[in-house]
Amino acid sequence: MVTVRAPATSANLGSGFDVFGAALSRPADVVTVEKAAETTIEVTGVGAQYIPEDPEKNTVGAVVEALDAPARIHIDKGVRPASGLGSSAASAAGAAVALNRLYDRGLSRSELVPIAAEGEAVVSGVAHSDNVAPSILGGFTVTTTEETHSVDAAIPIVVCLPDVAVSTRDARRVVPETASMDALVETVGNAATLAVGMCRSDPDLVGAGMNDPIVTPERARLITGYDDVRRAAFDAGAAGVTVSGAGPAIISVCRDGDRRGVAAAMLDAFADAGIDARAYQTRIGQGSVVLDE
Ligand SMILES: Nc1ncnc2c1ncn2[C@@H]1O[C@H](COP(=O)(O)OP(=O)(O)O)[C@@H](O)[C@H]1O
Ligand SMILES: N[C@@H](CCOP(=O)(O)O)C(=O)O
Repeated sequence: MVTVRAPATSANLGSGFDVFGAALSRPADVVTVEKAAETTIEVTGVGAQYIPEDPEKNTVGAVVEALDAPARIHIDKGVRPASGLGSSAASAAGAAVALNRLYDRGLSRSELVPIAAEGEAVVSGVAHSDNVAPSILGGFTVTTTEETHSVDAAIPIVVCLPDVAVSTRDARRVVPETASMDALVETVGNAATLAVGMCRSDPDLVGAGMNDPIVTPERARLITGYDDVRRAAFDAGAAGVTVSGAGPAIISVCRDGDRRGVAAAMLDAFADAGIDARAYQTRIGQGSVVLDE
C-alpha cells in the first residue's frame, strides 16, 4: 500500500496560460493505492458526490492505464472539484507518484508529468500539464510540450474560492482563438517579469507580471463579483490578483504579513456580491509527498 499527499495548484498565473503553475501548501488530496487484479476507485471528502468512481471517467483511471498498474484506489479529496485549484490534477498527480512507487516502475518525477496529464484530457479534453507538473514537482513550474522546469519560490498566497462551480472544459470554450501582436508583446513581457520574480521570490515582481490582456478578461466574466473582489484584494495590499486556473477561484500574491487582511477583504467582497466563499491562506509549496508505504 502507498499513500501520497498531492497539493492543490494554481495554473496560468495570468500571463502564463497553459504554461505556468504553482504548487500550493494547502489544500491537498490524499491518494492511497493497493495492488489489485482490477481497478476500483472510492472517493471521499470535499465534493466527492460530484466525482465519478468509474475508472473511465476519473482522472486517476487514465494514470492506471498509462502505467499499466491496476489498483484499489482511495481518493480523499481536500481540493474541491471545478474550483480552478487543480482538483482533477491533484488526484492524477497523487496516483502517478503512488502507482509508480507501488509497481516499482522507476520513472522520475519529470517523467510522471505527461502520464498524469493524460488524466486532464479525460475531464477537459486537453492533456494540459500546468496543474499536474507543480502538483508532482512542487514550486513554480514552466511546462512546454517538450519539457518542464521547476523553481522553488517563497511566495505568500491567498486563494479565494466562491461557492460556485466552473468546469475547465466550459472555461476553455471562451479562450480567444487569436490575439493581436500588441497583446502578445504585453503578455510575453509580463510572463518574463513573473518568471524573474519567482526566481527571486519577489512578490512585487510576480504580481506585476500577472496581468494578461488575452485570456483572463474572458474568464473573469464567468465569475460573479470578480472585479470587486480583485479591487478589494489590491486595496488590502495584494501585489497581484488574477483568475486561478480556469476559475472560479481567484489568486492573490501577497507580501509577508498581508495574507490575513487580503483574505478578509476578498471574502467580504464576495459576500457583498451575495456569494459564499472560502479563503485559503497558503504559499507556494512542495509537490507530492509519500506519506506511507
Ligand atoms: N479525481 C478527480 N478529482 C476531481 N475531479 C475529477 C476527478 N476525476 C474526474 N473529475 C471531474 O473533473 C471535473 C473537475 O475538473 P476541472 O473542471 O478541471 O476542475 P478543477 O479546476 O477543480 O480541476 C469534474 O467534472 C469532476 O467530476
Ligand atoms: N491552463 C488550464 C488550467 C486549468 O486549471 P484548473 O485548475 O481550472 O483545472 C486552463 O486555463 O484551462
